[in-house]
Parts: sequence; structure tokens; C-alpha cells
Amino acid sequence: MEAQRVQILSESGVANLPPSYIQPPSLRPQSSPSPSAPSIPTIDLSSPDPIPLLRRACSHWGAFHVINHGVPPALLQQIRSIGLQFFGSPMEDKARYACDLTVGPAAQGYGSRMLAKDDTVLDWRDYFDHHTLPEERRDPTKWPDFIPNYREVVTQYSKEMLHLANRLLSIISQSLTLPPSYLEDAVGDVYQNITVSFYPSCPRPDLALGLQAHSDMGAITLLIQDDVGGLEVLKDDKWVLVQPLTEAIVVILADMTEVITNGTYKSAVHRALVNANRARLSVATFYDPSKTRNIYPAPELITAENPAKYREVIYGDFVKSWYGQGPEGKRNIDALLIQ
Ligand SMILES: O=C(O)CCC(=O)C(=O)O
Ligand SMILES: [Fe+2]
Repeated sequence: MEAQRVQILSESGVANLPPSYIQPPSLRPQSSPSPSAPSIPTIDLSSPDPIPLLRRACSHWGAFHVINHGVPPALLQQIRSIGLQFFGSPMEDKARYACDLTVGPAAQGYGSRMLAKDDTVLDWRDYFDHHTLPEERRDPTKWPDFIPNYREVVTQYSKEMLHLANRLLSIISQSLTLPPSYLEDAVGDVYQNITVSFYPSCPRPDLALGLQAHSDMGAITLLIQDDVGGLEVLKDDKWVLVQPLTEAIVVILADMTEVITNGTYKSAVHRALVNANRARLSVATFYDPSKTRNIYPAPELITAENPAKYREVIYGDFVKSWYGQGPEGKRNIDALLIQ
């Protein structure tokens, strides 16, 4: 079965949204976000002591911008550029890199969500997923060869994102008075995936979502977007637009960080909106445990007054239950709550 490419639908100029992309009324984007809405916090990693701000950002938001993060702005521009070049290429070139769906839902390559159950609503999004770490998973021959420097840029970007994620996990650990390597050690061998998402312009952005509400499953996600905007984070039951900042990186805490910190820090529920005029591009880098890793709340953070809130889980089992059910706006992690 072939996936329907959203880009082809968009370019065909359909005036009506096909029914499989129409969200139920309660999940549709609100018509106009309040102009006074707050935005996610910004943390300057070159400041003498980012920890107090970081602590607030991690406990109240689960998402924040980092600036002065040490990743060369030119590299951020390059990865956005090769992503745009890929999606701007002829379909026959892109199709050579289509996800092999026979290997399961997490196949790498050029993909678009397919109907899993009769009642799933499709995302208005196409993507390209790269498996980058550990090195044994990396196969650059699965990445486009028809765009100059594509493979080199992805390789360099993977390295910089690993370095920044480890640096952030170290500061986050210290902000909880844990040893600097605590979270990195708790996650173990890193599984890193880099997903370039492409959201074509949509005839009815009021009825569709680029990506439905979800929290990321691993430890931490580093995301960059272009200047179009569309990423929203849920804060106190309200959707807050994440203002595009060209040189900043969005940090999103994911479910396993919430488990390890025993809920002191929250994984952020987020989604992507689409718009009628411009296509949007984002690049998300996921930092996940291996499928066999046991994840549990840090014993150091558990006391009589603050008992364990989550059950221990093998990461692969957690992922499997999620693929079975689909996110549908619910937090995956609620399944692990100890009542
Ligand atoms: O495109 C975005 O801004 C969000 C992407 C995202 O949340 C994801 O890929 O998990
Ligand atoms: Fe996400």
C-alpha cells in the first residue's frame, strides 16, 4: 500500500480538505490565539548561571528556547536548506527514498502517515526520518544522493545535536542536585533520529493539523523551525504558539525525562498547525533510550513524602503500546502513573 503524499494533494490545488484530514471539532486549532499569550521561556546558555531559569522552564513548561548554544547558525541553515531541497525535488527522486513500511512503523526514509484504524485522522505532513545513532543504525545510502552535501550535513548535524543534548542533560541533572552525568547514564546508549517535517500549504488550516497533539517518547528533543511558525505547546490547558527564532533551538522534554525525574519535570504536549499560504519546515532530533533499556524514577528523588509516581518500564514496551494506540491528544505517559 502506498502512502498518500500530502504535498501532492496540496499541489493539486484541492479546495476541500479530504475527510481523512478533518479533525473532530474539539481538536481543531482555535481561530485566533490571544495576543497577550505568553511564549516559552528563553534560556541563554552563555549566562553565568542558567540553572534557576532552567528549573522553572522544565517544571512549568517542559519546553524552552536555548540561545548561545554553541551550534553554528550556518549549520542550522544548512540542514533547513537540504530539507527544503529534498521536498522541492521531483517526486520520482523522492520516491526512491520512500520508507520501507514492511519493516514497521519506525522505518526511516520519506514518509507520510497512513490510516492505521478507521477512526484516525491523518496529519497534514510529509517527513524524512534519518536513523543517525548508534553508528550501527546509520546507513547514509538511505539518505538522498541527489542533493549536494546532504549526507555530510546530516552527519555533522547529528554530532552537534548529540553534544548539545548531553550538555543540556547535564545541566538538567545538576538543576535537580543530581550528578552531572545522571540523566545521560540513566538513558544509556543513545538512539538518535533526525526527522525533517514538511507541512505543505493547506486549503483548510482551520480543520486540519500538521501533527496532532502528542508528547515525545524518549528523553529530550531538539527542534528547529523556519520563519513560518506553527509549533504550539500546551500550557495550563491552553495552546501557546512557539515564536520562530532563527538561531534558537527549541528544547522539548520527553516522557522518559518525566519518568526519571519522577514528574518534577514535565514532558511537553505539543502539536503543529498548518496554514493556507506557506509550506513550513521543521527538523526534530530525538534522543531516546535503547529499546531494551529499563527506565524508572531516580531513587535519589524519591522520599516518603514524594513516593514514586511512575512504574518502571522497558522503553521498547512503552513505544510499542504507543504505536498500538496512537497518541490522540492523550499523554502516553499517563499509562505509567501509579495511582
Ligand atoms: O514540526 C514541529 O514543529 C513539531 C514536530 C514534532 O513535534 C515531532 O516531530 O515530534
Ligand atoms: Fe514532537
